[in-house]
Amino acid sequence: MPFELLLPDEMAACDRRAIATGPFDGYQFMQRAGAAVAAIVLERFPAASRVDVLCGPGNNGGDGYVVAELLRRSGVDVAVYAEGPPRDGSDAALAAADCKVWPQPLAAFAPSAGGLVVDAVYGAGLARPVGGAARRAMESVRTAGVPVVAVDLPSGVSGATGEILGETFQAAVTVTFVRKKPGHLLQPGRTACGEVVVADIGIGEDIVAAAGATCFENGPELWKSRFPRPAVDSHKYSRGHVAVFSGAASATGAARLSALAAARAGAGAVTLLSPSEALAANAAHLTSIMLRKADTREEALAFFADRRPAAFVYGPGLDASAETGRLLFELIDRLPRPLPAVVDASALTSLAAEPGLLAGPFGGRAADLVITPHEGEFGRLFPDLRKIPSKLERARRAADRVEATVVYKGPDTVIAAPDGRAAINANGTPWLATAGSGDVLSGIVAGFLAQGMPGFEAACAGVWIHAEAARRFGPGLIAEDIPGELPAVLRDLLD
Ligand SMILES: NC(=O)C1=CN([C@@H]2O[C@H](COP(=O)(O)OP(=O)(O)OC[C@H]3O[C@@H](n4cnc5c(N)ncnc54)[C@H](OP(=O)(O)O)[C@@H]3O)[C@@H](O)[C@H]2O)[C@@H](O)CC1
Ligand SMILES: [K+]
Repeated sequence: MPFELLLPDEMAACDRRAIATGPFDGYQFMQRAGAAVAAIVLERFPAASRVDVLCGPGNNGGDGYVVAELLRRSGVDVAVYAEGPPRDGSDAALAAADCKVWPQPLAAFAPSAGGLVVDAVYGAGLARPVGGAARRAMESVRTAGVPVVAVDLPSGVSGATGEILGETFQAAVTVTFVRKKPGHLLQPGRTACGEVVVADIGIGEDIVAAAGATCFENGPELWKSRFPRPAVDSHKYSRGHVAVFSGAASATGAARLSALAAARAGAGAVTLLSPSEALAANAAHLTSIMLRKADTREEALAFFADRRPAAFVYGPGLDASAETGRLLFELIDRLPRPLPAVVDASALTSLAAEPGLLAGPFGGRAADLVITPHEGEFGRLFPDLRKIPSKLERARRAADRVEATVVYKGPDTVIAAPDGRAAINANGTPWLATAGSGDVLSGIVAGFLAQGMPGFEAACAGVWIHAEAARRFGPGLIAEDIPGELPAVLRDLLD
């Protein structure tokens, strides 16, 4: 599978399997890793007056000794500062023995203006918060503003969770090996990494596949094969009909944003179900979107029986009362057939008031349920999961609990499926932090669901495409702009 993100234990399993099957041994992989880092240093920082390589006691430090020796041979003015010697018999000890740059204690390190730091203190083996000389080195480098190239991960960043344990370096470039790790994409790790370069060190695709990774970087390769293309003989309803529930007269915009986005995402028809008091407001702003009065659960159910939409959106612009949650539950319970749905915004808060509604059976009754909480909504829905440090793990637990695809929004949106798959999104842009952009996302996902995409793929595609549209628009973006950017993004995907 493409775009796998390897957890540290999956990476270690790849490493062991690769060494066992040959032809390279552990020290040769280390030499290849160090060579990849040295090449980046020479390419990106040719004018650095000197390079200080900071080496920890494990194999991350081993990579550092390889880098130092290669830079020395290239004529670079290089120094090594070590936090203790490598363990006897380790690959790192071999690398230290082959390095002709005499190590000084890490405590003696001070950054030099015009220089570069190579951070090879801790990588995948980070085991506890960083302290002592390593922490002081991080603080002095930060203050001096000297650029840093990190080996595998900036020391202090957890590869599994993206958390910073104690302190870290702010890297300009992070060179990792074989595949990215979740910590390269989850915040705050992602920011600390700077640019991430993945180096091939000769661990084969078959070995990566055998690791059985279930977490991926979100991107078209993950869902393109399930992406809807209208058939030549499509008609508007066969392309998928989306229903969107509108809020009251004073809160109709959110549902209209969602409806327009569903249509732009390719749904053949979109109907707004509106309370009668909001019909005039909605009618004044709609052209291709259909409008239907639905004041009661019975009227909504009659619409579902009669017009048979393929998916619906429930949440944008609704109020957050417990009644909103109960209505959704009764609707899902009494639908003529299970339907894919996106539940968002206030509806999520309303469900938090009655957690029982969101327990397993709720998801089980929807064909493909996608919920899209941001941090605050997630915390209200799953208060007991808040203490889990990994956003990836929190999303996975939530998806398992509600038997739904969870889109856990933020600058590092995580999409988790109830079958254990997860994706981390990395093409977001700060311009997306604008009112109504979540309503647009719900509509896009529903548009894909209505065209037959499964929940996880529809959610991943929706998140990536939504961010891509916002990125292309750039400064000044408001939610209304996103649907209009979708055709260009879709055209590039379908070409
Ligand atoms: N996998 C691969 O394919 C390849 C991997 N390669 C490289 O190996 C790296 C992983 O090496 P690794 O397993 O030796 O772990 P590493 O990050 O050096 O740290 C372990 C040491 O640090 C110590 N320590 C930890 N935290 C600490 C703290 N806060 N404060 C103080 N000490 C702390 C810890 O001490 P201990 O917990 O044992 O007391 C132990 O001594 C990986 O990131 C990559 O760069 C490449 O060579 C190519 C192929
Ligand atoms: K490091």
